[in-house]
Amino acid sequence: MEDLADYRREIDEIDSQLIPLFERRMDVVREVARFKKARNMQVLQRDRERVVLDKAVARLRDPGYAAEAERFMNAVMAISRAAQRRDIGGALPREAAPLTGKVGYYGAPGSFSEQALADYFGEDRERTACAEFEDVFTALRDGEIDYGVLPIENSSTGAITRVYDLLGGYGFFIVGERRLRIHQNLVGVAGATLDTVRAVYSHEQGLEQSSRFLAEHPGWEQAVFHSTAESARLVAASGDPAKAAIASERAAALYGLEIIAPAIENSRHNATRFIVIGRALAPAGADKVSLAFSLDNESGTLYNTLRHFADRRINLVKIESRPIPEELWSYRFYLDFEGDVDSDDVRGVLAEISAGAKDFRLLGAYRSDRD
Ligand SMILES: O=C(O)C(=O)C[C@]1(C(=O)O)C=C[C@@H](O)C=C1
Repeated sequence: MEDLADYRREIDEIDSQLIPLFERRMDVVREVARFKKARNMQVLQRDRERVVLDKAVARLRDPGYAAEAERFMNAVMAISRAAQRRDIGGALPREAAPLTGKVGYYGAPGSFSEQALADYFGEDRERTACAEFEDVFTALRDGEIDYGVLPIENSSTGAITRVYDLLGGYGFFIVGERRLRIHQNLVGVAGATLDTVRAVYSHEQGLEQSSRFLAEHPGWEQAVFHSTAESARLVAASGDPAKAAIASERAAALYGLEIIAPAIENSRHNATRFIVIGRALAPAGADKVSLAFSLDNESGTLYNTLRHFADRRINLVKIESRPIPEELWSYRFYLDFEGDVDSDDVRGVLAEISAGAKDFRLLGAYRSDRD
């Protein structure tokens, strides 16, 4: 067996080739930053990164190193992106102010998302309903809408995890948020009462947020439907006093339904936070930043990421973790924190996190909606 010193000499020799190559690569990466800055392009180029990873794996002599080669190139590209962000500085692609154009929202006319849209953009804004969460994302991708409005978290039931997963998957930005007090109501056709109702339709959020009221009526069938507004529409179309929906007052009025029981939500403080998504970052003036990343499943990686916020006295307001289905027991973290994306501290923290994490993405910078 060779001596440890011999192995280390060999590693030194390899590194003596690796580091000059790394330096050459970084020089080119910084040229690319100039190119991107001139064309207002995003730093992260997900498709290109996939190509780089595939090529790295294809070049291996021993395919047993595929996962390690991917991690190695992921780390290299994270370092490239951090350097490019430093170089590009404030030149992130931004929306023009004010936010004009057509807006898509989750649900149907009368949904809480439509209410949030009307609050944010005004009642007169041209809008289109999207039946499923993902429909908002695909409409934005296909240029059918300029912005989308969806719920992201409820004060009683927590994160709307599907929306987090879609945000992670599509490359869009959060450009704004709206918080709404949510009153759920049991609504039905004229003549429907607590005694005639046999089945209650709503989005699972509507049912969940009203679970205590529903528990008082154990004989009722609970049917999960697309959205609270779609449920109201269904009940109105049925004309059946045995069917009721859990929906907003706005939806009841729109579909000509009566309120059988008002404000049936479990918590007096029931509120939902909605996000406005767009294809580029919001105009300047944001005071809240959202980002996403994943980490190696090793001791201290989360601590080493979060400590940058404490070191810079930045207030972290929310953290959510979601499983990455392709990687067993791996998680993507979603963070919201207070700060101006153009400030030195926020730029610094973004550079520190993107250098240490995998799949780093700036999800948005926007004006927070405070109570
Ligand atoms: O190809 C680019 O756009 C680059 O900036 C280079 C590079 C890389 O390091 O290979 C860096 C960041 C991008 O997300 C993709 C690839």
